[in-house]
Amino acid sequence: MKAAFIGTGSMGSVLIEAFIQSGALGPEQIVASNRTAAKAKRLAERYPGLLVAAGNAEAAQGCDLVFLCVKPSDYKRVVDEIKAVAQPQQIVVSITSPVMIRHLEAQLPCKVMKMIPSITNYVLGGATLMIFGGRMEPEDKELIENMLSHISTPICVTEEHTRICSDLSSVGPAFLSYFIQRFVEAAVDRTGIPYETAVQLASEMVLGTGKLLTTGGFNPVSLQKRVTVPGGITEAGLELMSKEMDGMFDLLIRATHAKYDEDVEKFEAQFVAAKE
Ligand SMILES: NC(=O)C1=CN([C@@H]2O[C@H](COP(=O)(O)OP(=O)(O)OC[C@H]3O[C@@H](n4cnc5c(N)ncnc54)[C@H](OP(=O)(O)O)[C@@H]3O)[C@@H](O)[C@H]2O)C=CC1
Ligand SMILES: O=C(O)[C@@H]1CCC=N1
Repeated sequence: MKAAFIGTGSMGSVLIEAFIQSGALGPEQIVASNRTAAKAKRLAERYPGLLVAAGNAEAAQGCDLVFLCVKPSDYKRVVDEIKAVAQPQQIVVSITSPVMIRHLEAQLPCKVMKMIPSITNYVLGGATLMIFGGRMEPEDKELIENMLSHISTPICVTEEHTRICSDLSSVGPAFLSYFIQRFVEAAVDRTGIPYETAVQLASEMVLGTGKLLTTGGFNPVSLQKRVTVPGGITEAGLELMSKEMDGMFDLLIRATHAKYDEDVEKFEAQFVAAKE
């Protein structure tokens, strides 16, 4: 099997490295292309056998899987370039939420799906979202799920829920890191504890909490209950958070969805209106 990665920026390179590190793909199974070629060349230096193509069409040609790892605003150019070499048996995997499967299917003869990764895949953890298009056969879905299970827990979602699932899975690491940053800064400012100690404690806490919530038999509510001593310290903190953060997450989801709607509109104006 051969896989092309078009776009080797942040997520393209995370995926390539994770697939190689996990053994899902060998470097010799990968062809990469990137607008700034030096980025793809760095990967080839690090992973001998990985091929750098001169352009996107050269990368896609003859590959079983073609991962599109560019931003929505760059899709038009990439799709125009690979169209001439695209074949019905190829699986095109788009990693961005605002680009709809139906729009790619309208332009390419290939099987199409969306796969939304997460930075957590870099350490072979977290989830990947799978949204399959109508041309994907059961054996294609099995192949993808098997590949993704090397780097993550693959989870099937509907296209309608891609944004919210991506908020939780892919944007979540940034939100949670912001929470940790503010918690740590307050701890350092108020008590003088060394910054590094505070970060280490908070990070180990997140790792352990993740394990409790995934394999430890807890859910968010039961875990709070287990930690909270009635009338104790946790209860005092949770009461304050409940009051101060009331409505905050609803606003957060509204903000990410407003930006998403804007991106969908921009993409459709540029990509769809020009072609359909
Ligand atoms: N960052 C994350 O955690 C996640 C990101 N995503 C999605 O992934 C997509 C990419 O994000 P990210 O990797 O962070 O972005 P980056 O900007 O880091 O990477 C995009 C890459 O695409 C390359 N590129 C642009 N145009 C072309 C072209 N015509 N041909 C070849 N390569 C091209 C860029 O090249 P150049 O070097 O010239 O800039 C760049 O390396 C986004 O839509 C994002 O929403 C999804 C899940 C998680
Ligand atoms: O910030 C972004 O737009 C992307 C989407 C998922 C993670 N990062």
